[in-house]
Amino acid sequence: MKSVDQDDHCRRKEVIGEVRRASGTWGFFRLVNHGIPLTVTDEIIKGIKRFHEQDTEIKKQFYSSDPDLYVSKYANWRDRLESYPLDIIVQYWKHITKLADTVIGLLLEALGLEKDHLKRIFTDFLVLSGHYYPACPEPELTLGTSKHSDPSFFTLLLQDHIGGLQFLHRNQWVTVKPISGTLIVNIGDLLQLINNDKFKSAEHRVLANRNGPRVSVACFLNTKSSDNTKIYGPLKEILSEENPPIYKYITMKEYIEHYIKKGLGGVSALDHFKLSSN
Ligand SMILES: O=C(O)CCC(=O)C(=O)O
Ligand SMILES: [Fe+2]
Repeated sequence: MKSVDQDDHCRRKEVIGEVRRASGTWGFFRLVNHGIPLTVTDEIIKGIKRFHEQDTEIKKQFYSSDPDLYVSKYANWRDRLESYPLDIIVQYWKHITKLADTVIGLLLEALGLEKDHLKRIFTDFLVLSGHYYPACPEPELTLGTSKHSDPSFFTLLLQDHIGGLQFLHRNQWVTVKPISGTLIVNIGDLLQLINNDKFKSAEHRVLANRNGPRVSVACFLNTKSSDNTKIYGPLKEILSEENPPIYKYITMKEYIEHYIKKGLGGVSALDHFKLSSN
């Protein structure tokens, strides 16, 4: 994707076309001219790397248990943290909240929905998660991150130069080449649910790697946790006789509980909420 913030109407149409095609076919697209300076993307990656390479004694105060660890069959070869005590996070955050807003607009336009929908659907709540994948001596025996789709509306993902991120496309794993400073936007389950499968969430995974460490930063656009009782389902305005609802209307609480119980790997958590599954 090229510049998305130009005022040029024709160019915007072109960009929306690209977003629509990529979101409907691949479930993800790359953002090139997103406005976040290279110094900021480089510094956040370096900052997260430094944080994880500190002494265990210092890191201990940030330990908590990962809900997936006791559910999934395999433990992921990575560490993750959601709140880093780093100044660079504050800077990155300012850029990413602005960018998330731009991406919401693009995705809604690509879906043919009015921008007014924005406030109603996206009670936006961004969560930043930083990942550190240590070099793995036997990468063929495990994964950095098991196959999954994100439970978010969408995710803004920044990765360093090591690589290993793969998306499932027509039953084949496709590697996303790391390109410095670019961001990947991947469609999450919640967006798939509300647009009734027009854009599908992207199944992805991260390979474990002998060359490491690898660092990535994911910003998930979720619903507000206080919105746990709000009902989400296929939007009425996109449904028709030819496009009947595929999913039940559910709360995020129900969805997240099922997502965690199911664990990473295996089938999509959304399948459980298909109307035909009953
Ligand atoms: O590390 C990555 O590149 C991807 C991580 C990821 O998919 C996730 O945390 O949901
Ligand atoms: Fe993910």
